[in-house]
Amino acid sequence: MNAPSPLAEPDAPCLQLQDLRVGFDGEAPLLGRWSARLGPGLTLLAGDTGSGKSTVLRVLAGEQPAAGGTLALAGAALPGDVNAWRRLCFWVDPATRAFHEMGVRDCVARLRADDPAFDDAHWQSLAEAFGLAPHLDKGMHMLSTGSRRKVWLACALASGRALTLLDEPTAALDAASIRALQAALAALAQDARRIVVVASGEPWPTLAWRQRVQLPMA
Ligand SMILES: Nc1ncnc2c1ncn2[C@@H]1O[C@H](COP(=O)(O)OP(=O)(O)OP(=O)(O)O)[C@@H](O)[C@H]1O
Repeated sequence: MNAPSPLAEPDAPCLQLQDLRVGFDGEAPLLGRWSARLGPGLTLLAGDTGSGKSTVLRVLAGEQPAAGGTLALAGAALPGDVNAWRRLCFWVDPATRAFHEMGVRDCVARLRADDPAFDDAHWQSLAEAFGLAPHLDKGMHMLSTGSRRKVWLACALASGRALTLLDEPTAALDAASIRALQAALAALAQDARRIVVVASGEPWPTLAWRQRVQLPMA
């Protein structure tokens, strides 16, 4: 299924990748010389386990330097001011323990800080759909892995940042939450203000992907 191009909007963001290379020293490249313009809507980063999806997301998030090439988005660039770049991105490493010592509400406040277009009402409805209501006054360390992931997933979906990066978003989610996630992603596919890159080993056949990128891409 193909969505109409939200790139036609005058202020639509565009992530420009020029000869992007991703990999680790002494190992075969995971991504060799990728040049692309990613516009608003959904991009699927597909590939088997170990193909490099998480590593590419970390590079797009400005959390890991590329092995070569450049990235540009909304006046920011990499290599360049990495803090300016990160302000444009919503990214949470699924393996992070950074929020364990916080309460759920403090975690949400942290994730939505410096995000003026964050949609509070959307976050509330996602938190409801994800079954988070009974957990909002708990500490993050008290939540199951799936519930912890739902907290930042709801923040990611409600974010107003130009670039949202989701790593295996269905991992550890129950069936009802996966349905809510799919509905939220279907809405984002039509959002002209946001570029959403999803790394996943699943095909997601019902969503309107604007672009599918298969890894490894040498
Ligand atoms: N710090 C590192 N140093 C060297 N190699 C690494 C490092 N981190 C990851 N790798 C290797 O890079 C490759 C890609 O890993 P990555 O986690 O990006 O894959 P993935 O597609 O996200 O896998 P999965 O679907 O299992 O999460 C793997 O072979 C992994 O062992």
